[in-house]
Amino acid sequence: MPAPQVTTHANDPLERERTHLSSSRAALRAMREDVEALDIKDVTANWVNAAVLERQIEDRITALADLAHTPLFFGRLDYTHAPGAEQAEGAEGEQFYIGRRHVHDADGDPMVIDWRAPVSQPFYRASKKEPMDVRMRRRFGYTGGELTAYEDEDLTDTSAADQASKLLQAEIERPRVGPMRDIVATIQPEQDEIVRAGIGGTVCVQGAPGTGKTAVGLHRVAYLLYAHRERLARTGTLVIGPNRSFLHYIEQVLPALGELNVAQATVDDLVAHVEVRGADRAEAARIKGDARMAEVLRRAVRSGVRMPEESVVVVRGSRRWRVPAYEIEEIVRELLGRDIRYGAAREALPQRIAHAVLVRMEQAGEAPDDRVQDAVARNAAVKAAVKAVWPAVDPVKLVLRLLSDAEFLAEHADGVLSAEEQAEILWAKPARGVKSAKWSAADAVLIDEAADLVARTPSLGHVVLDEAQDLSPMQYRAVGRRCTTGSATILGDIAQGTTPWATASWQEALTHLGKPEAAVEELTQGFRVPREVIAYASRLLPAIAPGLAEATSVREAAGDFAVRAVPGGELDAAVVAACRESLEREGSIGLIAADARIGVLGALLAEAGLPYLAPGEETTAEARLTLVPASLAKGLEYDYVVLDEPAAVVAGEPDERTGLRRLYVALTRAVSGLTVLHAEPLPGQLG
Ligand SMILES: Nc1ncnc2c1ncn2[C@@H]1O[C@H](COP(=O)(O)OP(=O)(O)OP(=O)(O)O)[C@@H](O)[C@H]1O
Repeated sequence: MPAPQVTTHANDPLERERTHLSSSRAALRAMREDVEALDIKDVTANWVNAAVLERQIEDRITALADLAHTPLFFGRLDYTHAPGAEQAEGAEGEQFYIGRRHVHDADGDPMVIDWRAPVSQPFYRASKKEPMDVRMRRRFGYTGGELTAYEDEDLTDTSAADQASKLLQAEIERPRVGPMRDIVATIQPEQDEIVRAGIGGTVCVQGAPGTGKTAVGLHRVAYLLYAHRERLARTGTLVIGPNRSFLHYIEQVLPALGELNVAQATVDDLVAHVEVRGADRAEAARIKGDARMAEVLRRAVRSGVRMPEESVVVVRGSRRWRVPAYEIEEIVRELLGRDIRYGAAREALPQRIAHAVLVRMEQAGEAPDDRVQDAVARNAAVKAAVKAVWPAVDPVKLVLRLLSDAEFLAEHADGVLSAEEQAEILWAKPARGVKSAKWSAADAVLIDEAADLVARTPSLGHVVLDEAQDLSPMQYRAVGRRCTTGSATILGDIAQGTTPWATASWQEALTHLGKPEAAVEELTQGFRVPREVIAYASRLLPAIAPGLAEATSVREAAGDFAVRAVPGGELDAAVVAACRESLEREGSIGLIAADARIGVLGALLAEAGLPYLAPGEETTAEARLTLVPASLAKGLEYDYVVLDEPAAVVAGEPDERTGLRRLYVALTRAVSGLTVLHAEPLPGQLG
């Protein structure tokens, strides 16, 4: 007979769930110990294989770690019938615990199901209207790793409407500290549709600030890696973000979901053919980023091709074989007409000339084989002919010449760029060499395009592009050629476009990307910004993105919101005081200011004895204040934001629309509260 107390526990549902949690943890530990005990010495004698295997085992051990503060499961589904079973009478219902990873017991029976598995899907999608054969959905609440609460939804009870979940609400409203977290426990139905969209298609998501675009993109990668692990292990996945700070901010999410092998890069990283040390004027950068540059480059790359003037004479032993110029010309014209890379054609040319020689040998009664053809192709006379008619192209040198040599540029930009546009992109002082040239970020993209014209850029299996609205057409092309044979997830918000070349429509962007058929989805439910704050920021929408819908806010907490005018001489002191005030609250604080104000504000904070971080540096319980230049605020969020002088943020950009968009980004970073401080008048659109 069990002791009475134990009986009580066994009847207490919360206690039963806790028991399941501790046995799942024990099972996970056993799974990890099994992997740790693997001895690969007997499996493979080859050290390369051994190293690969060892790495896989290490990854697996890391993936099986039991993280104290991430609950092993966060939900439970009670099916009406066993999934897959005929929905016939008598088919028994089953219970599944939904968590971050799969955990099974010693017999191989599942204790926790991976959130990405098909059986888990109803956890995110089932509703009373469409229960997906689920009788009950249970959500679990945790406090510091302890299971402390649960909440049930009876999906069969159609008498009452779907109810908002308190645990879900609490999770959404939890204060933010440290880097971005995963949202597996609370993915919303419209987000889940994007997360689980098939790998074959490219998806583009337009979403107002805080609607979860970044979160959705990262969970989609995790989902795709689960559903197509082998394919993507072969072809690779890549997440592209706007800058380093942003990448630092998001870099923990995928490892927390057990995915360790996803590369992250900025667009600049992708095209790092040269060291970028220069900057373009806005207009020059806009022209260099224009898709017409692709045509200029295409012409320039092929411009060295010359029709042969002399025949090629190959001497083999006592015999001489002559291929006349007109025949080589035919080959060259045919290669020019074909849709192959410049470099591939250059490799094909000697073989084609050699083939012409072989035909003559055969006509003369010889019986040459493939080896003879290879030898002829490597013959000095053939090599010299190839060099003369189809010279090698170095993409870096080619772009250097285009930007330095007015005549060369004019020749290839004729009819494509106007004379003024050509003058705009030419370097005032021609560079002396590849090393000394002051390459700009846009130049590196041109080099990447040229490099791809010469040799095909390898394509990945899936690419996620975040803050996509800011890319130039040429940058879209650079990203697009990295997923020609794969698919992409494109995330962005037209209203947050802050480059002079920011895209005006997703259709246009997708065309440059090479995926014009992609579906465009819109997310409008905001998870970050409090209602009053998003309403205030949205006053800018008619000026910065007419036609875009204002985001709603799912946050119930009203949030703190204040706009304070202060006399000119008192702004600095007011900003420091507002930071101090915010630091009395829980969570992270961001002081956002025009880039030009950062130096002054940094000194002020130091003087006031307030330690602060740079964006992307991890906030901790001790260091919670980040000083954020407006240009780096995109994609980031803080519990409390103090926004310094909006007029200066607007004035920091080359034109008003870009300035207002930058301000819109700055105004939409707050999770719990925003204090706007200004000495100058606020932009009229906010009035
Ligand atoms: N379903 C969800 N449950 C809980 N939190 C969520 C959910 N979706 C998004 N969030 C949270 O809302 C915040 C904003 O999400 P995210 O940064 O992905 O938005 P975004 O659309 O990329 O914003 P921005 O346009 O500003 O870059 C994050 O803290 C994210 O974790």
